[in-house]
Amino acid sequence: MRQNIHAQKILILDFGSQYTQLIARRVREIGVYSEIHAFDMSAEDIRAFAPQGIILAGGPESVTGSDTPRAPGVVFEMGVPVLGICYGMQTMAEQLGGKVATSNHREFGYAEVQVVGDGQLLDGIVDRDDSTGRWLDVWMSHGDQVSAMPEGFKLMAQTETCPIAAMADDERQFYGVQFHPEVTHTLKGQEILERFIRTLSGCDALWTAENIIDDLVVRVREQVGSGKVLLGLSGGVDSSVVAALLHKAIGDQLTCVFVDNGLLRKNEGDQVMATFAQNMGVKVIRADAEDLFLGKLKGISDPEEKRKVIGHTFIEVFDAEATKLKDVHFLAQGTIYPDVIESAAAKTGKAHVIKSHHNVGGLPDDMAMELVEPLRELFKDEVRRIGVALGLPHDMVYRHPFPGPGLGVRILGEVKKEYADILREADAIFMEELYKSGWYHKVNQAFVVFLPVKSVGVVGDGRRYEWVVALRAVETIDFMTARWAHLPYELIERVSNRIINSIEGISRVAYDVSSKPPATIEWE
Ligand SMILES: Nc1ncnc2c1ncn2[C@@H]1O[C@H](COP(=O)(O)OP(=O)(O)OP(=O)(O)O)[C@@H](O)[C@H]1O
Ligand SMILES: O=c1[nH]c(=O)c2[nH+]cn([C@@H]3O[C@H](COP(=O)(O)O)[C@@H](O)[C@H]3O)c2[nH]1
Ligand SMILES: NC(=O)CC[C@H](N)C(=O)O
Ligand SMILES: [Mg+2]
Repeated sequence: MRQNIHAQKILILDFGSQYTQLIARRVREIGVYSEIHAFDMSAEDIRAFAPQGIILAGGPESVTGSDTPRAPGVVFEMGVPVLGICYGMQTMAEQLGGKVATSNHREFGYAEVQVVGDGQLLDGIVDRDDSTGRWLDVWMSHGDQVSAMPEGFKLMAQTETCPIAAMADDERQFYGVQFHPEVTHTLKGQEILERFIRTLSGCDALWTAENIIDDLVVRVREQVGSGKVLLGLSGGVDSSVVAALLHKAIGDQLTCVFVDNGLLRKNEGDQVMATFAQNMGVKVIRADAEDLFLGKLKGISDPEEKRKVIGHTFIEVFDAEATKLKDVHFLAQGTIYPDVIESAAAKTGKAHVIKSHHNVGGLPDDMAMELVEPLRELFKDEVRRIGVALGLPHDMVYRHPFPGPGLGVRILGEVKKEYADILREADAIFMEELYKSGWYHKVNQAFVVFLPVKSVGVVGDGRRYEWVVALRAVETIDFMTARWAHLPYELIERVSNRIINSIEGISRVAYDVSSKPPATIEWE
């Protein structure tokens, strides 16, 4: 029987903390569906969402200020358990009649809190239990703290500098922690969240890959009926998982278009066709558009200009393929939850445009297709798990991201076929050596960049005057910041030797040791 995996869910109210997404992921890891909403969500919407428990997250502001965010009153009137984390705890305290003060100890980082009493949230959860008491290793990040608890609350944990480090009203099931259970530095953090979600809020762990797939299949079928669906398939993680999912849900009502723009990695197109068309029986049209793309890119060397040209040409090719297929009413996309959250944040913020990311989202209105976005509620790790459960090859599901403009932004300046061909060979050698040495999965993204400058070398007894390439490998969690990967010298040496010895057009290999910021991951 199909489980209603959204029946039991946790609402997370966001006060602007950088950790709010992490809380949502932790809740999902525990097996329970959660959504993040802004702190000023209306009472009506909160009641309609019908959460089994509510988490008030952290935030950069101070509850002591008059014009700062508060939780909607309804949160404390619904009879469901509420957990306040940091700012969330502080606003809970203030709204229920307690006091918050700016302390002269700004605490940032590791702390040890002493657990006191027998509150439900922390009962039996402990890192160290000895003659000095029961202690938890936690991570703190705050300037304010609760100085007086509201009526009905009792103390759950304390430190020397933060006398009210956790508090609870077990009767009403209101809990507050000054530390951050969502970060891994809080060793028992996951256990504490699990206690809140599973035991205190009574949620079952229904959010599993198999249940998610069953649910998405039914929902896709409901949405599209007997209509035809078109999907842009890049071979990247998100669109591949959408392809596998839609194939399961609607079989040959799905047609995928794979655009070979001449800016792909070596054998990429053949791999996509082999995986999807041959092995999985998915209908995939391969649009050979190398000449078109390279033609349009001729003479253009400005990075932003190149991105725009590539984006527009994509739409052109895609549009042409869509028109050829008759009666397509739906366009599928691999939009995932962070995209949704980030674009909501982007609407309110004033972030600078550093690079305009390519997307098929800019398709012309007159295509009049309805969007199908089955992964909209999922984080990347969940997308990967359902990809594996759908039978996609592990290597495809766990591959590094590959940007839409592809090699177009990894060939600096003007893009030429000659350069792309050389780059593909060098990149293939780098990838092969990364896999062989076990480093592919230890870094989060790696590639080769083509530099259109010539350098002198000596190969055998001859002089070589050829191009330069740079190897790039980074470690990152969110791709917003990144550290250059400290690959072993022997590995870099092997890659460099193989590239220079086997590719005639390259005379020199460099290794990129720039972190982000101030550099970006891609070179353009
Ligand atoms: N070569 C291509 N052919 C067809 N569609 C493409 C191609 N490249 C990108 N797209 C479309 O653009 C969307 C956005 O690309 P993007 O690279 O962000 O995601 P992805 O390739 O699915 O996943 P990943 O983030 O792992 O690379 C893809 O989901 C896909 O629908
Ligand atoms: O789909 C994409 N279309 C793009 O236009 C694009 N530009 C950068 N990237 C990827 O985004 C991450 C961060 O890259 P940067 O540090 O270079 O901005 C890295 O993972 C980049 O590969 C893109 N992905
Ligand atoms: N991390 C937080 O939620 C911080 C809360 C509040 N801004 C403080 O400094 O105490
Ligand atoms: Mg991609």
